[in-house]
Amino acid sequence: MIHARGLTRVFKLKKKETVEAVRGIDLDVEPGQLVAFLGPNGAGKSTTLRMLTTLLPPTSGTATVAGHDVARDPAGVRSRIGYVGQRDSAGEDFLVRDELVTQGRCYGMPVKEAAARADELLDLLDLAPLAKRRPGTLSGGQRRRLDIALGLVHRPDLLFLDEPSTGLDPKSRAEIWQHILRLREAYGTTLFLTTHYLEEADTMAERVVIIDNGLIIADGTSEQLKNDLAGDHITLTTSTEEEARRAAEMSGGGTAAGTTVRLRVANAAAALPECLRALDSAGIKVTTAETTRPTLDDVFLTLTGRSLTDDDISA
Ligand SMILES: Nc1ncnc2c1ncn2[C@@H]1O[C@H](COP(=O)(O)OP(=O)(O)OP(=O)(O)O)[C@@H](O)[C@H]1O
Repeated sequence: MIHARGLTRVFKLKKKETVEAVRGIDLDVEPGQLVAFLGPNGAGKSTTLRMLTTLLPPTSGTATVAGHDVARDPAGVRSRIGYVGQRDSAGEDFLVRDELVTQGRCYGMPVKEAAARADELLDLLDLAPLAKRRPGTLSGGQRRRLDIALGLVHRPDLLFLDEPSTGLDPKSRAEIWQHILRLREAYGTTLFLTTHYLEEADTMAERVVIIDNGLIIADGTSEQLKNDLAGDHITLTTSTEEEARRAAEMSGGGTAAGTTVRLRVANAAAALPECLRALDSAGIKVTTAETTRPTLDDVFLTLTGRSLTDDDISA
């Protein structure tokens, strides 16, 4: 569904200055996949999305999206993809249903077909009771659902969503995700989205692609990335700071802060009993012990030494 090779984008600034926003991306996304695209501010996510959706020509490299080349056949790409950007897509002049009908007409549908498609989407996204409202009177979550409906009017095979749940309250976020998952189940739509919320990418996406500094630095299922790149953690507290320092030294690579020791291991649940026995034999008194699975932020930290949340990640 997406096949990109060596995709780059350089922006020219004043006085021969340039910004290499995307520095050579290879990416293959198969039909029906749900991919979350993550990275810190300025990593190159929007630039990549804009190139894949034909809003911006690449400086070099190639990309085929939904069977069409982005440079040679941008109209072909646009006819097969939907794009839900961060800003509201609907205007204020029409009622909700009319917005959808007008969108269908813009795609060349006859009036009857556009009206039928609008009603289908109102049902799919639970917007039917709001059909006669103006977009400006909708809540944030309802407005997001309308944006998604507008992106789906022409039955795209592939939908790009730029931060679909950002700015919504937890209940509306959960609802948006329900709709995204329903869409995939009902129509097999391929979904490529950026999200601000690492835990959403972790639990909802079957594949996570992380970009940093214009390059893809990790690509896999969330579990693969966490197992391969971050590992589990054991967190212990000891009676004294001296004991914590010794425990961290014994583990080789652990860190101590006050009386808390943090160790990275492949399988924390299996390693914990042996770890406690070894510390006990060394005369170190452990007062509490807990195991934790890594997060996607731990993956990024391992890869780059920085936290994705440090600079308010907006994937
Ligand atoms: N039109 C432009 N002109 C010059 N530089 C640009 C332009 N658009 C983006 N950039 C630069 O390219 C780099 C990548 O930007 P991009 O918007 O793709 O990042 P992002 O990962 O989407 O960031 P954010 O999460 O903050 O939206 C940044 O350094 C940005 O300043």
